[in-house]
Amino acid sequence: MRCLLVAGLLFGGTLGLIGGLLGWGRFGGSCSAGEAPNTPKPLLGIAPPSGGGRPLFPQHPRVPPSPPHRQGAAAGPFRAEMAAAFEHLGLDPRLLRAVSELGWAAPTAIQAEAIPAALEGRDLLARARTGSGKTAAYGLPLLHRLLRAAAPGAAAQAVRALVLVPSKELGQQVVLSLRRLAAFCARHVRVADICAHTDLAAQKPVLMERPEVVVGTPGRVLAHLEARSLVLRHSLELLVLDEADLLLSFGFGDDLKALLCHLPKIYQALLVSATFNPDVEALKELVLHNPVIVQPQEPRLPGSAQLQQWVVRCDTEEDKFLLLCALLKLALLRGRALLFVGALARCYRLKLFLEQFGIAACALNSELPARSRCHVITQFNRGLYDYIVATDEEALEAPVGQPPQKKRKGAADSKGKDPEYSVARGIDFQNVAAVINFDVPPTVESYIHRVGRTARADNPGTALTFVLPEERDRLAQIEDRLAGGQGGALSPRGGGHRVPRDIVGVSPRAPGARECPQGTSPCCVPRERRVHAAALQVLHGGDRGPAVPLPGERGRGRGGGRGGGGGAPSPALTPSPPGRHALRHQAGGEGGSAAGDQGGAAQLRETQGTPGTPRGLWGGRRVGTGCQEPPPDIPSPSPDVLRGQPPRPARPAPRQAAAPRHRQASPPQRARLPGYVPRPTAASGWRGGVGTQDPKTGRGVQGQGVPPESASPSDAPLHARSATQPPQHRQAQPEEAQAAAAVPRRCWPPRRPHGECGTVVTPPPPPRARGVPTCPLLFQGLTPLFSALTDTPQRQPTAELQVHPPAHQAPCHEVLLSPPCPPGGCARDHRSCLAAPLADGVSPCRPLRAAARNKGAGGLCQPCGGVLLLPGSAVPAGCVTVAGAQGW
Ligand SMILES: Nc1ncnc2c1ncn2[C@@H]1O[C@H](COP(=O)(O)OP(=O)(O)OP(=O)(O)O)[C@@H](O)[C@H]1O
Repeated sequence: MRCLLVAGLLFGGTLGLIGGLLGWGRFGGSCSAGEAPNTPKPLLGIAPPSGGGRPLFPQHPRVPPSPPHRQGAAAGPFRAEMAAAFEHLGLDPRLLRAVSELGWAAPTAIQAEAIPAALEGRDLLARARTGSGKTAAYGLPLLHRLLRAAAPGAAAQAVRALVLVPSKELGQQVVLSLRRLAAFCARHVRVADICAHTDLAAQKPVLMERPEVVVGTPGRVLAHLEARSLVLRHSLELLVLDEADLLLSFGFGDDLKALLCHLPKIYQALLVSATFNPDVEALKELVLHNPVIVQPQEPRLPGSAQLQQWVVRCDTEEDKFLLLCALLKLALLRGRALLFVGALARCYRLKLFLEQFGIAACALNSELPARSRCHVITQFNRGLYDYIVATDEEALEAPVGQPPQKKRKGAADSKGKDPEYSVARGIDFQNVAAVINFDVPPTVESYIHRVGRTARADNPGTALTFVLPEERDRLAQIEDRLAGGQGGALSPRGGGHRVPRDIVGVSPRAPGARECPQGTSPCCVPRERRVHAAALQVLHGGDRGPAVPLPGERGRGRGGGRGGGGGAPSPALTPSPPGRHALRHQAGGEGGSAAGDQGGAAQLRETQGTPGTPRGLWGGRRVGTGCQEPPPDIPSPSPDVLRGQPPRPARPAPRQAAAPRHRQASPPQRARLPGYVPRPTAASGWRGGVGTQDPKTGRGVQGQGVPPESASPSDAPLHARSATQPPQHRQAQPEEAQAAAAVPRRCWPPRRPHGECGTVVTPPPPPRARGVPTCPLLFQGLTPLFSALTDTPQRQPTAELQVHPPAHQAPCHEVLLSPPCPPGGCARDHRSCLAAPLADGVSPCRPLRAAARNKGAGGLCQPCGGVLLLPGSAVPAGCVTVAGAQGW
């Protein structure tokens, strides 16, 4: 027996020696320049099966040999049963403690299957849907392995695990995740991030400390290996390839090949991805040896209980913009959202559009420097922004049905784009309530990865896809592939996955759209044209000033006013100012502007009907009541209610025909007067920051940001002046007066008789502006969507939405209301804010204070963000009007 043992040892040793001399695979093959490592070579002279050509990616034979190939289907239920809790996975107690600190009750499906397999030391190919916890699926066994070996007597400090990621953002996130998991063993396992932006020399000290784990992109890791600031040949135990399919499509193939030359012969490799494609197959051949394939039987996207998917058909490009604006302004989409667009230019366009309506968003795209991108992600995750407008990474931009184009490293640099950019892939944006595909994604993978930014782990989420007629084919292909093109496991039947088929539309030809009888509905015409003009202003730019910030916002930026430049296009409206300009803009360089006033004047000019102005925006699409009178039971927050007092009997309203104190030129007329100096608007009084115009130089002066409480009477905005002065009537032009006499005006609150409704004469439209052929019902088809989003029972929305241009005066029948209350009530909703007592003067609700001071002119509700306007007060730019908002 002993002889046999000795003989065996001798034979093995000889084989090893021979293997070493001949350079056979695991027996000591070395990687000379130009030769790929670990080229599969025959043991004892057996010829390689191929025809002699080296594979593009050489295989990597390693020991110990893996047990039989195991598909998730077979292993899944067993594993899941065994690992009902993390405690059953056999992880280090320090890791379990970290997991429990993170609040993770149980492993996800991929974790339950992958962790035990990885702990056994096997190579692993893991695929699971987005947001399913893949980072911990490889991170926990990685840390466990390092901790086990870090016991007393273990090898000297060295880099023992390498995690390769395709992008810098993802690298930063992986480092963060690993550090969180290693929170209770940070002294034993240090994680270094070498993805980032600094030059090699700056990272050398980090690597000289020999952290146990290094996270980097293949290009950066290779650079360090070649510079000998990182040595892995003798110490590496574990190699992880995260978002594996992207590693090759990002052009890292050559880097990976070269990098493998610097690795030892034996190490464990884990390859992780949410989607599999030929690139993953190539990588599998390259780095995995007889791997266990873990692929939990679950749909590619969370089920409909967790993820609501909606497709909204839009007829025009403008519909997309305006629908989005309404969704966000009315908080129909609650929480934070990622907005994906198809092109870089659209990224800025949408961001600037939203800013015009007071919705702060930041842009994220491959043109931004890596540092800025990481910063944006960090800021978003800290809650500083609610909306990110992002583009896909380039590799995903190939149309459906065509293989994604590979990025060539360096090639994109010349265009200022970073080839290592990925937002839709792998980034764990925190608490994303919704993903909006503003443009239909190019591929099904892109759809999955975009939508995968929400409904992560066990959180709920919503995905909205806006689709134009010309995008429907592409969407249909995506739906087909989601529905089952990828095998039964992904089909709706297989995993309860519902493809996005809840299709609603904003089409004016939606069922229920009604003809607006010509000339019989004075309410429609001015409104439609106003909103139409507002949309045109923002979407197409032109003779307008930059955005006026919303109530509650301080003056944004240090840029000073841009007054006097009313005729110049605002940079904020420039359709596509990417790069540094946009960065500056994002950084807050907007000045207050007097031009906004002039923009408002121009606005009003346009609203009064420019012949030939194209129609087709959402103006005039009305909800519920269409062109009818508003319902009689609209709640009417009277000034008394605002003050928290019981309502008083209604006073007789000022008579229509009462002479105005001074004749006042209409805004368009004023704008044409020589030496006209626009006054700060009501909006400026509310939140400051709106510029005025220097009468001498004609140049803009930065807004002072005076809150309404502190504004002096002379500087008081329109709504404030109404507190101390009788209302100023704008004298109607002759033709307007004629039209006004002919048409009964509608009032708000509606219970008041017509013609007695407050202080502002709403000019009826000039005759030529009438005659809008159709008055479709806005959002008619969106009832189910709204109901689902607001978690209210389905009902016909009874609100009419408008997004207002700057410096627009509220007609008497309009009122701005707050966003809807979350389900189950909200302590800080607008209505309860209105009802809060004013006694101590510290009411959280500004409208109460403002209303009290201004005798009911209205104001902003700070806690809930709602805005209330009473008849005659000025509408801040970008506010959404909800007239007849029953129950909202
Ligand atoms: N067992 C768990 N229980 C609860 N939450 C978890 C669990 N594991 C991970 N998470 C959380 O789920 C989120 C998504 O995790 P992770 O980023 O690892 O997903 P992913 O599968 O890598 O997604 P992607 O494919 O987009 O990269 C993270 O916020 C993470 O904290």
